[in-house]
Amino acid sequence: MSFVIGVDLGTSAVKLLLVNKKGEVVHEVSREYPLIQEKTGYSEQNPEDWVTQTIDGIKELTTTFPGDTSEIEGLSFSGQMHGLVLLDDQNKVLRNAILWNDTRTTAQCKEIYQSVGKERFISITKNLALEGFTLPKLLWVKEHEPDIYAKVKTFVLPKDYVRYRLTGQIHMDYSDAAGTSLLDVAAKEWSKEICEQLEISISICPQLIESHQNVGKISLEIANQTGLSVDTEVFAGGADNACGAIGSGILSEGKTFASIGTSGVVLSYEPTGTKDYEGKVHYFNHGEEDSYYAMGVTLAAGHSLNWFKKTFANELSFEQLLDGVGEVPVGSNGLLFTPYIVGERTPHADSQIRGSFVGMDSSHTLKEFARAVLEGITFSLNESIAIFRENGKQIDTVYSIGGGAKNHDWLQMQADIFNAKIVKLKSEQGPGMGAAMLAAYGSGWFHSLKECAEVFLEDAETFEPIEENVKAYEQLFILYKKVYGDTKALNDALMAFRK
Ligand SMILES: Nc1ncnc2c1ncn2[C@@H]1O[C@H](COP(=O)(O)OP(=O)(O)O)[C@@H](O)[C@H]1O
Ligand SMILES: O=C(CO)[C@@H](O)[C@H](O)COP(=O)(O)O
Repeated sequence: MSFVIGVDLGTSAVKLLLVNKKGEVVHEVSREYPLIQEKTGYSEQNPEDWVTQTIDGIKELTTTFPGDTSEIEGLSFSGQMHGLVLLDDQNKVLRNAILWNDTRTTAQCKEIYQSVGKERFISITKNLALEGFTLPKLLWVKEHEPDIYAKVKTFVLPKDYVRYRLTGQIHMDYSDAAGTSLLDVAAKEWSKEICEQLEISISICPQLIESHQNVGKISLEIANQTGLSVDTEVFAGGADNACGAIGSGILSEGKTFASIGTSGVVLSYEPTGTKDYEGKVHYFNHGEEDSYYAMGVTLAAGHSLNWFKKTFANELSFEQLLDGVGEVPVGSNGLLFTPYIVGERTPHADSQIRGSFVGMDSSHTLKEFARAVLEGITFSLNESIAIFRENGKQIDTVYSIGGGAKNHDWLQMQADIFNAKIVKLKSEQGPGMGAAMLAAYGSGWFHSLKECAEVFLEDAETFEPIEENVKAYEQLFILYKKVYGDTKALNDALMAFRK
């Protein structure tokens, strides 16, 4: 039997899936690493932690593997997007990586619009200049840490760095490059114009490749450390959302997923790079060659639920906390939550807005609050679905992935709020499965990713919208959307009191 490994380099942990030729996950391991948050709005990680934990995870996979490890033919990656990793001329890391959820770069986003022009910038990158993206982080280092910036030879993204350490080769795939704000997304090349306007040397941008492309074999040193065969082939991999799309079969027009991980994403396939959403949603290169996807992002989806649990019910498991939320009526007995606890992206690109509970009543218990949190996160995702529908997309089925897909009441809520059929796949590990599929396709097991999806992916359960709930949620969604505007000025004034 042949196997591949999908490495999903997430924000809180690296998850590794060992997958056989039938698409069955035969072993799964996870290794955590910390976030470094020195100030409000800062979010960094030490790239060495990613490498150590990935190697350790692979070691566990090979140690428990019953066959000959030469049967593990290849591996590929899914990576948290946008994180800036700076390398010197010896390919040594120059500082901690600045992550996607770091929001220190509001001034740099303004500088980008001033230098390039907002419309021109959107027409090249197909996206807004957002604090989370890579280019503003690069400009921040240039301005605040000029000594470090002077030593930069190359910049890469998180999974590119781990791939480099496994193979000695430096590359970046199009799907992840799209999230840097330096790629001409439709032309699939680094933008000379943006580099010139912002005085960034284009030479620091790495060589671009396709996600399924073979970059070579693992090094002898890594083979010795991990127990993998020296013949293990490595394939480039993609951005976590592109891999999530592959791993949930979003490979043709009309297919859409909703992912509830730390962040929340609604993503829909785009066959071309030419549709114009005017920057209202992100528009990136897919991990499938020459295709694209559009997506809206809720910055704190699972993160809101984590925060709520940790702060108010730390002793409970997720299952205990959510047990019984299905019995609380739609609308949580008049309690509304907005999940803006670290700012928001879609539809409000606003790093300063913060969350609210509206309508708190002395009768409300932990269950009403828990349901309100789930509903608020889902309303936020529904704002992205509404943008897609306004732009002519037909969304009647949504594939639900990520940790949030573990809870049945939440899946029913998604069906009722999105007014669409929700499909839960057998594996909710979308990005890790997508990475494994890139390795399987790259290894020549299939003629296309679509063919691979037909073999690897299987629907497990479906949830149909309940008409009565759909109607109630339509009313509640109108109220939810008002909260942003009604609390914006209050939140701006409260900024002065944040540490
Ligand atoms: N049993 C559960 N029911 C509902 N949500 C859950 C459950 N377990 C975890 N979650 C949510 O899923 C999120 C983790 O999802 P995951 O896809 O693993 O995220 P990431 O890849 O960003 O770490 C957590 O933030 C948590 O809020
Ligand atoms: O910033 C984005 C997408 O633009 C995030 O999706 C990150 O790529 C990581 O998210 P998690 O998978 O850790 O939630």
